Amino acid sequence: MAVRVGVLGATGAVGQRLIQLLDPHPKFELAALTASDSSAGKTYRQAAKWRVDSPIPADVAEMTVQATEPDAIPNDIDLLFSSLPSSVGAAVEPGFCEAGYVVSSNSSNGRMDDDVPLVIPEINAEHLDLLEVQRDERGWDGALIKNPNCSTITFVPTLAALTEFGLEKVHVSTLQAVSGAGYDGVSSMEIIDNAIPYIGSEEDKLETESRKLLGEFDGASLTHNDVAVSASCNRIPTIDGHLENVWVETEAELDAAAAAEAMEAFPSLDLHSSPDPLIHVFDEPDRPQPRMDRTVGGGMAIAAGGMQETPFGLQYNCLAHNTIRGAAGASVLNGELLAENGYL
Ligand SMILES: NC(=O)C1=CN([C@@H]2O[C@H](COP(=O)(O)OP(=O)(O)OC[C@H]3O[C@@H](n4cnc5c(N)ncnc54)[C@H](OP(=O)(O)O)[C@@H]3O)[C@@H](O)[C@H]2O)C=CC1
Ligand SMILES: N[C@@H](CC(=O)OP(=O)(O)O)C(=O)O
Repeated sequence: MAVRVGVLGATGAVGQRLIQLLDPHPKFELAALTASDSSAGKTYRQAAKWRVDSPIPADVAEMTVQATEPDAIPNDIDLLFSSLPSSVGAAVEPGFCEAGYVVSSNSSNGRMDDDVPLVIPEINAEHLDLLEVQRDERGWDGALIKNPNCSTITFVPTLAALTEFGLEKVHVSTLQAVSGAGYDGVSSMEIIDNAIPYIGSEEDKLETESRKLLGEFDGASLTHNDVAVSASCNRIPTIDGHLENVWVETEAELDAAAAAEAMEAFPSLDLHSSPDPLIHVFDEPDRPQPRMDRTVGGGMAIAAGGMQETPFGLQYNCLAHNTIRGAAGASVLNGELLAENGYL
């Protein structure tokens, strides 16, 4: 039987990507869309300025957008995806969970809370059981799970593949696409012929979320990984696809061939949105590149390449599609994990 799903913040950039992924999904049936009060009551076609690179699905276009309140949506919804601004997510997501809804959220609020699982299913699916702790502590019938920031999602799978060598220090420098800031986030006059070496709060997210994702859950609490992570974040004039340069220092000796082999061999999962391979390793030294490689694995794979030994450890480059693997696709994959593990 299909899982009935809804999208909170359905008219936004990530909301539109969610609809693009959910409409053809074999297990999820789209049954509710919400947005701000100014969109509520309109058809989705009227409310959303559709900007995704495929036509607006005809059945979705005629759905009525609801207010983002638990009472406004049908109570037989099994799973909600949230792509609200983080301040709005912080205000409304707990109310949905209290009302019994399971929420797979892409918004940054609450990601670092001790009882909120922050999950990339191929990396730390076992953290999902933090939901038992969350339900005990918060008394919710529903549940809240988060996916990480788009730049965190890009490099953490490559680190996970290298943990067997003993991670000690990681330096990551990002080249982030403008879509990460939202459609109106960076003006053309700011970004054309330019690069901006600052993205508010982003460096802290990469440094803290990565350590939570690579942490150990013992059934009661989560210990964050003690690897030292230092990030430097930059906005560049690409549309989609975050490219990152990573330096990793390890306890055990790590050469370029061993790193490439470990990444290529890192397993994916038997879930609809998990690509096989999870990490696509390029031999060509000038890959991955955003325009050419952001759609590997349907936008859900991580592309990596350029491994080389340096005085600062092993260096490589990695890339992911920031609004698919980095946002909407990440939430959908977490929804598939919740369904697989009996949380719906
Ligand atoms: N853009 C990206 O690539 C990425 C974004 N994110 C995160 O995902 C979230 C969504 O981002 P994005 O899609 O770009 O944002 P947008 O601004 O494009 O969309 C925001 C959505 O939230 C709705 N909304 C805004 N205010 C309210 C409110 N007060 N009550 C209810 N609904 C409201 C909007 O509805 P309406 O149309 O009616 O205003 C819209 O549907 C953010 O937390 C962002 O940080 C994360 C990773 C990548
Ligand atoms: N800050 C990211 C996108 C984003 O919204 O991240 P978060 O999900 O952590 O709010 C970028 O600019 O590319």
